Amino acid sequence: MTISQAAGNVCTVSALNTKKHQTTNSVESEVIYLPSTDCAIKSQASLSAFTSYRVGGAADLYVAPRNLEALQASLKYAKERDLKVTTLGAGSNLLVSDGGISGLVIATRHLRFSNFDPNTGQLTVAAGESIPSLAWAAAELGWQGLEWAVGIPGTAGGAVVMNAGAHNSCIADMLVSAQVLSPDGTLETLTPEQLGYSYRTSLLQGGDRIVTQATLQLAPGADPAKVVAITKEHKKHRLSTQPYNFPSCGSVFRNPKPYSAGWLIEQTGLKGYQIGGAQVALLHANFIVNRGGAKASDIFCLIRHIQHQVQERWSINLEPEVKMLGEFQGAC
Ligand SMILES: Cc1cc2nc3c(=O)[nH]c(=O)nc-3n(C[C@H](O)[C@H](O)[C@H](O)COP(=O)(O)OP(=O)(O)OC[C@H]3O[C@@H](n4cnc5c(N)ncnc54)[C@H](O)[C@@H]3O)c2cc1C
Ligand SMILES: NC(=O)C1=CN([C@@H]2O[C@H](COP(=O)(O)OP(=O)(O)OC[C@H]3O[C@@H](n4cnc5c(N)ncnc54)[C@H](OP(=O)(O)O)[C@@H]3O)[C@@H](O)[C@H]2O)C=CC1
Ligand SMILES: C=C(O[C@H]1[C@H](O)[C@@H](CO)O[C@H](OP(=O)(O)OP(=O)(O)OC[C@H]2O[C@@H](n3ccc(=O)[nH]c3=O)[C@H](O)[C@@H]2O)[C@@H]1NC(C)=O)C(=O)O
Repeated sequence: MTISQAAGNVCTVSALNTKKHQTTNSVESEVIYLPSTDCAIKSQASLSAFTSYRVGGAADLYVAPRNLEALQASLKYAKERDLKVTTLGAGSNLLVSDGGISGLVIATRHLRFSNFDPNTGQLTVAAGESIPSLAWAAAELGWQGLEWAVGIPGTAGGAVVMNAGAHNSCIADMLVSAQVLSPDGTLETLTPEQLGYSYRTSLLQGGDRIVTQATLQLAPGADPAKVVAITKEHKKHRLSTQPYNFPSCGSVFRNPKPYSAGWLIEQTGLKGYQIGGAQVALLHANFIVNRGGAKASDIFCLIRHIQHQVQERWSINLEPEVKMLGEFQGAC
């Protein structure tokens, strides 16, 4: 079964359709439907609710397709209107500017489907499935391999693009293949070699292909209690070393090996340093947390301040892991 066959909400509306919606401030906004589907294209859709930082402006246009056909229709809609497309997973590694994003934002989190195949030990998932939920589900089945992924609040698609990892494991280690959709509507199945993986990097980053599905090789047959216990240990370790009590994007910078960014930032004396509502976390200096009311520009300026200070002190350039979307020029 594929995501197309698995989608419960099959899009059925056959013609371009518009409806008037009353918004809370009594301004009428128009909802357009993606042609041949029942997927609403929202205009000026606030993205702060869709990013873990809880900051950022609106998408000019936003759509969240529930199946492959609707995703393909979204791309076609953008192509016909020459709109820039931005793909959004769970938004857990994103900093969206206060001015928002132009063009069409396509959210993949409603692409849902998962299949644990006991014959092969392979887990095939649609791009929108939650990585931590899969980690817990695999553990409860006694399937080893995803214990490390607990606590990473992203989607499968985002994990494939970012090469998400922790505890010396990462997606690239277990990826069998990823299905990707190109702007012209072509679907391809790619191997990890074709995706050019390295630490927190893949060839999909910064590109225009959308991950629709991934297959991971896991190892079934272990004692579920043991796999759950290891998964719980990883979660416990995270909660004691990383700040989960405030919105963040996880690690802001890649580790400039052999150093760790957190150590460098702490040694530069920046723990607790704050710009507006954005603060270098007290528990882990490679996390910037939104202490409440932060603007995207606060976070952006804090990122630039950290880079500048670490460069001055250590002559090391910290590369952001977080993806910045929208316009930040003149923010600081
Ligand atoms: C508390 C916390 C802890 C974290 N811990 C870790 C950790 O231990 N290890 C780790 O690696 N990361 C960690 N992260 C970062 C983040 O969760 C991962 O990078 C995650 O893989 C991002 O997935 P996402 O679905 O949220 O992607 P998003 O943040 O939505 O997007 C990330 C990038 O991928 C692109 N993208 C997303 N989905 C698709 C798709 N289907 N097709 C094409 N492009 C797509 C986006 O355009 C963007 O460029 C943490 C984040 C938080 C908030
Ligand atoms: N700081 C930030 O910016 C952000 C932090 N987060 C945090 O990230 C964390 C991710 O945690 P994580 O545990 O990986 O995933 P979640 O807590 O998100 O849980 C994911 C799924 O796994 C299930 N689950 C959770 N714990 C267990 C368990 N002990 N046994 C079996 N199933 C379980 C949940 O079931 P059920 O629903 O039944 O509990 C849920 O379906 C959460 O604490 C979340 O609050 C998330 C986004 C942003
Ligand atoms: C959270 C992320 O991934 C995390 C992942 O969860 C953890 C666990 O495996 O390992 C990496 O963190 P990390 O390298 O900071 O791991 P930690 O073990 O917390 O710290 C490394 C070293 O830095 C030191 N450290 C860390 C934070 C700090 O404020 N001060 C400090 O001195 C620690 O004492 C340790 O000696 C990933 N980060 C990167 C950039 O690779 C993410 O990518 O978003």
